[in-house]
Amino acid sequence: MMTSTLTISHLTKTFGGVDALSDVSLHVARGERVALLGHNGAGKSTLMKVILGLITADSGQISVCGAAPGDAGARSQVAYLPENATFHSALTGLEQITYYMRLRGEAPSGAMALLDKVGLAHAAKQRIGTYSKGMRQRVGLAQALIGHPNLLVLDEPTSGLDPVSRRDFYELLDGLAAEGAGILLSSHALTEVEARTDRLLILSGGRMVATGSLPELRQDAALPVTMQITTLNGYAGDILAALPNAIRVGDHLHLSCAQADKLVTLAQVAALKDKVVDIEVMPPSLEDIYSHFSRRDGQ
Ligand SMILES: Nc1ncnc2c1ncn2[C@@H]1O[C@H](COP(=O)(O)OP(=O)(O)OP(=O)(O)O)[C@@H](O)[C@H]1O
Repeated sequence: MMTSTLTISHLTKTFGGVDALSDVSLHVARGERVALLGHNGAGKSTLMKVILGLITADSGQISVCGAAPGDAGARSQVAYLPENATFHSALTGLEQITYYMRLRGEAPSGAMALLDKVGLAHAAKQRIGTYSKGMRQRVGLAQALIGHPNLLVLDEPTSGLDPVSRRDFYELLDGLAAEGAGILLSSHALTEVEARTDRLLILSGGRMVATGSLPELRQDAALPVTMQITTLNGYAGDILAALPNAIRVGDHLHLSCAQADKLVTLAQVAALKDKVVDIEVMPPSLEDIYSHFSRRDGQ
Protein backbone atom coordinates (compact mmCIF):
# COMPACT_ATOMS: atom_id res chain seq x y z
CA MET A 1 0.00 0.00 0.00
CA MET A 2 1.28 3.50 -0.81
CA THR A 3 2.02 5.69 2.22
CA SER A 4 0.63 9.18 1.85
CA THR A 5 2.86 12.09 2.82
CA LEU A 6 0.11 14.57 2.06
CA THR A 7 -3.63 14.02 2.17
CA ILE A 8 -6.13 16.80 1.60
CA SER A 9 -9.91 16.36 1.66
CA HIS A 10 -12.56 18.90 0.72
CA LEU A 11 -10.40 21.95 1.42
CA THR A 12 -12.03 25.35 1.07
CA LYS A 13 -10.52 28.82 1.45
CA THR A 14 -12.27 32.09 0.70
CA PHE A 15 -10.73 35.56 0.66
CA GLY A 16 -13.45 38.17 1.05
CA GLY A 17 -15.88 36.54 -1.37
CA VAL A 18 -13.21 35.04 -3.67
CA ASP A 19 -13.18 31.23 -3.59
CA ALA A 20 -9.43 30.68 -3.76
CA LEU A 21 -9.93 26.94 -3.04
CA SER A 22 -13.25 25.10 -3.38
CA ASP A 23 -13.64 21.50 -2.21
CA VAL A 24 -10.06 20.55 -3.13
CA SER A 25 -8.94 16.96 -2.44
CA LEU A 26 -5.60 15.39 -3.31
CA HIS A 27 -2.86 13.13 -2.03
CA VAL A 28 0.86 12.76 -2.59
CA ALA A 29 2.38 9.37 -1.84
CA ARG A 30 5.86 8.60 -0.58
CA GLY A 31 8.30 8.83 -3.46
CA GLU A 32 5.70 10.35 -5.78
CA ARG A 33 6.40 13.39 -7.97
CA VAL A 34 3.19 15.37 -8.46
CA ALA A 35 2.82 18.50 -10.59
CA LEU A 36 0.30 21.20 -9.72
CA LEU A 37 -0.84 23.09 -12.81
CA GLY A 38 -3.16 26.03 -13.17
CA HIS A 39 -3.53 29.49 -14.65
CA ASN A 40 -2.47 32.56 -12.68
CA GLY A 41 -4.92 32.92 -9.83
CA ALA A 42 -6.03 29.26 -9.97
CA GLY A 43 -5.20 28.78 -6.28
CA LYS A 44 -1.78 27.07 -6.38
CA SER A 45 -0.03 29.45 -3.95
CA THR A 46 -3.02 29.42 -1.61
CA LEU A 47 -2.90 25.62 -1.56
CA MET A 48 0.83 25.63 -0.82
CA LYS A 49 0.39 28.19 1.96
CA VAL A 50 -2.28 26.02 3.58
CA ILE A 51 -0.01 22.94 3.34
CA LEU A 52 2.82 24.89 4.96
CA GLY A 53 0.54 26.14 7.73
CA LEU A 54 1.07 29.81 6.76
CA ILE A 55 -2.68 30.31 6.40
CA THR A 56 -5.56 28.20 7.66
CA ALA A 57 -8.30 26.73 5.50
CA ASP A 58 -11.94 27.61 6.16
CA SER A 59 -12.95 23.94 6.07
CA GLY A 60 -11.68 20.53 5.06
CA GLN A 61 -9.08 18.10 6.38
CA ILE A 62 -5.36 18.12 5.76
CA SER A 63 -2.68 15.75 6.99
CA VAL A 64 0.96 16.65 6.35
CA CYS A 65 3.13 13.61 7.09
CA GLY A 66 0.56 12.56 9.68
CA ALA A 67 0.42 15.97 11.41
CA ALA A 68 -1.67 19.13 11.15
CA PRO A 69 -0.15 21.80 8.87
CA GLY A 70 2.09 24.19 10.77
CA ASP A 71 2.49 21.83 13.75
CA ALA A 72 6.05 21.08 14.84
CA GLY A 73 5.61 17.52 13.53
CA ALA A 74 4.62 18.77 10.08
CA ARG A 75 7.18 21.59 9.95
CA SER A 76 10.04 19.23 10.71
CA GLN A 77 9.09 16.99 7.78
CA VAL A 78 8.14 19.52 5.11
CA ALA A 79 10.49 21.62 3.03
CA TYR A 80 9.46 24.57 0.89
CA LEU A 81 11.32 26.16 -1.99
CA PRO A 82 9.78 29.50 -3.02
CA GLU A 83 9.82 30.57 -6.66
CA ASN A 84 12.49 33.21 -6.20
CA ALA A 85 14.56 32.14 -3.24
CA THR A 86 16.94 34.96 -2.32
CA PHE A 87 20.17 34.74 -0.38
CA HIS A 88 22.72 37.14 1.00
CA SER A 89 25.06 37.56 -1.95
CA ALA A 90 28.16 38.00 0.25
CA LEU A 91 27.78 34.57 1.87
CA THR A 92 29.28 31.48 0.28
CA GLY A 93 27.05 28.51 -0.41
CA LEU A 94 28.73 26.69 2.46
CA GLU A 95 28.18 29.59 4.88
CA GLN A 96 24.52 29.82 3.87
CA ILE A 97 23.81 26.13 4.42
CA THR A 98 25.91 25.99 7.61
CA TYR A 99 23.95 28.93 9.03
CA TYR A 100 20.58 27.34 8.28
CA MET A 101 21.68 23.96 9.64
CA ARG A 102 22.58 25.67 12.91
CA LEU A 103 19.16 27.39 12.95
CA ARG A 104 17.50 23.99 12.50
CA GLY A 105 19.62 22.52 15.32
CA GLU A 106 21.47 20.24 12.89
CA ALA A 107 25.21 19.55 13.05
CA PRO A 108 26.67 22.01 10.51
CA SER A 109 29.36 19.48 9.60
CA GLY A 110 26.79 17.99 7.18
CA ALA A 111 26.62 21.20 5.08
CA MET A 112 29.22 20.07 2.55
CA ALA A 113 27.44 16.72 2.06
CA LEU A 114 24.20 18.58 1.29
CA LEU A 115 25.93 20.86 -1.20
CA ASP A 116 27.52 17.83 -2.79
CA LYS A 117 24.09 16.21 -3.10
CA VAL A 118 22.82 19.14 -5.15
CA GLY A 119 26.01 19.28 -7.23
CA LEU A 120 27.45 22.42 -5.67
CA ALA A 121 30.47 21.04 -3.78
CA HIS A 122 32.86 22.60 -6.31
CA ALA A 123 31.42 26.09 -5.69
CA ALA A 124 30.78 25.72 -1.95
CA LYS A 125 33.35 28.36 -1.03
CA GLN A 126 32.34 30.82 -3.73
CA ARG A 127 30.09 33.77 -2.85
CA ILE A 128 26.44 33.22 -3.80
CA GLY A 129 26.57 36.60 -5.55
CA THR A 130 28.73 34.93 -8.22
CA TYR A 131 26.33 31.97 -8.73
CA SER A 132 24.16 31.49 -11.80
CA LYS A 133 20.37 31.23 -11.35
CA GLY A 134 20.61 27.43 -11.64
CA MET A 135 23.24 27.35 -8.90
CA ARG A 136 21.08 29.57 -6.66
CA GLN A 137 18.17 27.18 -7.15
CA ARG A 138 20.47 24.38 -6.02
CA VAL A 139 21.38 26.33 -2.87
CA GLY A 140 17.65 26.72 -2.25
CA LEU A 141 17.15 23.00 -2.72
CA ALA A 142 20.09 22.18 -0.42
CA GLN A 143 18.54 24.48 2.19
CA ALA A 144 15.17 22.79 1.72
CA LEU A 145 16.79 19.39 2.24
CA ILE A 146 18.12 20.23 5.71
CA GLY A 147 16.60 17.73 8.15
CA HIS A 148 15.69 15.07 5.53
CA PRO A 149 12.15 16.27 4.72
CA ASN A 150 9.55 13.71 3.69
CA LEU A 151 7.54 16.20 1.65
CA LEU A 152 8.98 18.83 -0.69
CA VAL A 153 6.73 21.71 -1.75
CA LEU A 154 8.34 23.53 -4.67
CA ASP A 155 6.87 26.68 -6.20
CA GLU A 156 7.82 26.84 -9.89
CA PRO A 157 11.29 25.49 -9.12
CA THR A 158 12.57 25.58 -12.69
CA SER A 159 11.22 28.94 -13.87
CA GLY A 160 14.03 30.94 -15.40
CA LEU A 161 16.40 27.97 -15.67
CA ASP A 162 17.97 26.98 -18.99
CA PRO A 163 17.11 23.54 -20.44
CA VAL A 164 20.25 21.83 -19.11
CA SER A 165 19.77 23.28 -15.60
CA ARG A 166 16.13 22.17 -15.72
CA ARG A 167 17.10 18.64 -16.66
CA ASP A 168 19.73 18.56 -13.89
CA PHE A 169 17.22 19.91 -11.38
CA TYR A 170 14.68 17.20 -12.27
CA GLU A 171 17.42 14.55 -11.97
CA LEU A 172 18.01 15.78 -8.42
CA LEU A 173 14.30 15.52 -7.70
CA ASP A 174 14.22 12.00 -9.18
CA GLY A 175 16.94 10.99 -6.71
CA LEU A 176 15.05 12.52 -3.76
CA ALA A 177 11.83 10.79 -4.80
CA ALA A 178 13.72 7.49 -5.14
CA GLU A 179 14.84 7.97 -1.52
CA GLY A 180 11.17 8.26 -0.53
CA ALA A 181 10.37 12.00 -0.51
CA GLY A 182 6.96 13.03 -1.82
CA ILE A 183 7.23 16.03 -4.14
CA LEU A 184 4.53 18.58 -4.98
CA LEU A 185 5.69 21.18 -7.47
CA SER A 186 3.85 23.91 -9.29
CA SER A 187 4.78 24.73 -12.84
CA HIS A 188 3.63 26.41 -16.01
CA ALA A 189 6.02 24.32 -18.13
CA LEU A 190 3.65 21.63 -19.36
CA THR A 191 6.01 19.59 -21.53
CA GLU A 192 8.56 19.43 -18.76
CA VAL A 193 6.19 18.20 -16.05
CA GLU A 194 4.66 15.71 -18.47
CA ALA A 195 8.05 14.06 -18.81
CA ARG A 196 9.33 14.43 -15.27
CA THR A 197 6.46 13.81 -12.88
CA ASP A 198 4.24 10.83 -12.07
CA ARG A 199 0.91 12.59 -11.85
CA LEU A 200 -0.65 15.93 -12.78
CA LEU A 201 -3.19 17.95 -10.80
CA ILE A 202 -5.00 20.77 -12.59
CA LEU A 203 -6.54 23.58 -10.54
CA SER A 204 -8.92 25.98 -12.20
CA GLY A 205 -10.73 28.78 -10.39
CA GLY A 206 -9.92 27.12 -7.06
CA ARG A 207 -11.34 23.73 -8.08
CA MET A 208 -9.40 20.56 -8.78
CA VAL A 209 -10.64 19.86 -12.29
CA ALA A 210 -8.37 16.95 -13.20
CA THR A 211 -5.95 14.53 -11.56
CA GLY A 212 -4.07 11.64 -13.10
CA SER A 213 -1.19 10.59 -15.29
CA LEU A 214 -1.09 12.10 -18.75
CA PRO A 215 -2.56 8.96 -20.42
CA GLU A 216 -5.41 9.03 -17.87
CA LEU A 217 -6.09 12.73 -18.47
CA ARG A 218 -5.92 12.16 -22.21
CA GLN A 219 -8.54 9.44 -21.92
CA ASP A 220 -10.79 11.51 -19.61
CA ALA A 221 -10.61 14.53 -21.92
CA ALA A 222 -11.62 12.39 -24.93
CA LEU A 223 -10.29 15.02 -27.29
CA PRO A 224 -10.22 14.27 -31.02
CA VAL A 225 -7.22 12.73 -32.72
CA THR A 226 -5.85 14.59 -35.72
CA MET A 227 -4.33 12.87 -38.74
CA GLN A 228 -1.91 14.79 -40.88
CA ILE A 229 -2.03 13.58 -44.46
CA THR A 230 0.70 14.31 -46.98
CA THR A 231 -0.79 13.94 -50.43
CA LEU A 232 0.87 13.05 -53.69
CA ASN A 233 1.35 16.22 -55.76
CA GLY A 234 -1.88 17.30 -57.43
CA TYR A 235 -4.16 14.90 -55.52
CA ALA A 236 -5.13 17.08 -52.52
CA GLY A 237 -8.42 18.02 -54.26
CA ASP A 238 -9.34 14.34 -54.83
CA ILE A 239 -8.67 13.55 -51.18
CA LEU A 240 -10.65 16.54 -49.94
CA ALA A 241 -13.55 15.30 -52.07
CA ALA A 242 -13.24 11.78 -50.67
CA LEU A 243 -12.85 12.93 -47.06
CA PRO A 244 -15.25 15.89 -46.62
CA ASN A 245 -14.10 16.55 -43.01
CA ALA A 246 -10.48 17.07 -44.04
CA ILE A 247 -9.10 20.63 -44.17
CA ARG A 248 -5.97 22.14 -45.69
CA VAL A 249 -3.28 23.19 -43.17
CA GLY A 250 -0.18 24.48 -44.95
CA ASP A 251 1.13 21.80 -47.29
CA HIS A 252 -0.86 19.03 -45.59
CA LEU A 253 -4.44 17.98 -45.00
CA HIS A 254 -5.72 17.53 -41.45
CA LEU A 255 -8.51 15.16 -40.56
CA SER A 256 -9.88 14.97 -37.00
CA CYS A 257 -11.93 12.17 -35.52
CA ALA A 258 -12.98 10.81 -32.12
CA GLN A 259 -10.55 8.36 -30.48
CA ALA A 260 -13.07 5.58 -30.97
CA ASP A 261 -13.22 6.23 -34.74
CA LYS A 262 -9.46 6.28 -35.24
CA LEU A 263 -9.11 2.87 -36.92
CA VAL A 264 -12.11 3.36 -39.19
CA THR A 265 -10.78 6.76 -40.26
CA LEU A 266 -7.29 5.37 -40.82
CA ALA A 267 -8.81 2.67 -43.04
CA GLN A 268 -10.60 5.37 -45.09
CA VAL A 269 -7.29 7.17 -45.64
CA ALA A 270 -5.47 3.90 -46.35
CA ALA A 271 -8.03 3.18 -49.08
CA LEU A 272 -6.70 6.29 -50.89
CA LYS A 273 -3.13 5.00 -50.73
CA ASP A 274 -2.33 5.72 -54.40
CA LYS A 275 -2.81 9.44 -53.70
CA VAL A 276 -1.24 9.61 -50.24
CA VAL A 277 2.49 9.85 -49.48
CA ASP A 278 2.30 9.66 -45.70
CA ILE A 279 -0.03 9.84 -42.74
CA GLU A 280 0.86 10.91 -39.23
CA VAL A 281 -1.48 10.38 -36.27
CA MET A 282 -1.23 13.27 -33.81
CA PRO A 283 -2.76 12.68 -30.34
CA PRO A 284 -3.99 15.76 -28.45
CA SER A 285 -1.06 17.67 -26.97
CA LEU A 286 -0.65 18.35 -23.28
CA GLU A 287 -1.57 21.99 -24.02
CA ASP A 288 -4.86 20.83 -25.60
CA ILE A 289 -5.62 18.64 -22.60
CA TYR A 290 -4.67 21.37 -20.12
CA SER A 291 -6.85 23.92 -21.93
CA HIS A 292 -9.73 21.47 -22.05
CA PHE A 293 -9.74 21.00 -18.27
CA SER A 294 -8.74 24.46 -17.16
CA ARG A 295 -11.46 26.18 -19.19
CA ARG A 296 -14.18 23.82 -18.14
CA ASP A 297 -15.87 26.19 -15.73
CA GLY A 298 -16.27 28.85 -18.39
CA GLN A 299 -12.92 30.47 -17.61
N1 LIG B 1 -4.39 37.29 0.76
C1 LIG B 1 -5.32 37.33 -0.19
N2 LIG B 1 -6.34 38.22 -0.13
C2 LIG B 1 -7.30 38.25 -1.07
N3 LIG B 1 -7.34 37.45 -2.14
C3 LIG B 1 -6.35 36.54 -2.28
C4 LIG B 1 -5.29 36.45 -1.32
N4 LIG B 1 -4.46 35.44 -1.71
C5 LIG B 1 -4.96 34.94 -2.88
N5 LIG B 1 -6.10 35.61 -3.20
C6 LIG B 1 -6.95 35.32 -4.37
O1 LIG B 1 -7.17 33.92 -4.42
C7 LIG B 1 -7.11 33.45 -5.77
C8 LIG B 1 -6.02 32.39 -5.89
O2 LIG B 1 -4.75 33.02 -5.78
P1 LIG B 1 -3.37 32.22 -5.77
O3 LIG B 1 -2.30 33.21 -5.45
O4 LIG B 1 -3.49 31.05 -4.87
O5 LIG B 1 -3.24 31.72 -7.28
P2 LIG B 1 -2.02 31.03 -8.04
O6 LIG B 1 -2.57 29.85 -8.76
O7 LIG B 1 -0.91 30.79 -7.09
O8 LIG B 1 -1.57 32.12 -9.10
P3 LIG B 1 -0.11 32.45 -9.72
O9 LIG B 1 0.19 31.39 -10.75
O10 LIG B 1 -0.32 33.79 -10.34
O11 LIG B 1 0.88 32.47 -8.59
C9 LIG B 1 -6.89 34.67 -6.63
O12 LIG B 1 -8.15 35.11 -7.08
C10 LIG B 1 -6.26 35.66 -5.69
O13 LIG B 1 -6.55 36.98 -6.08
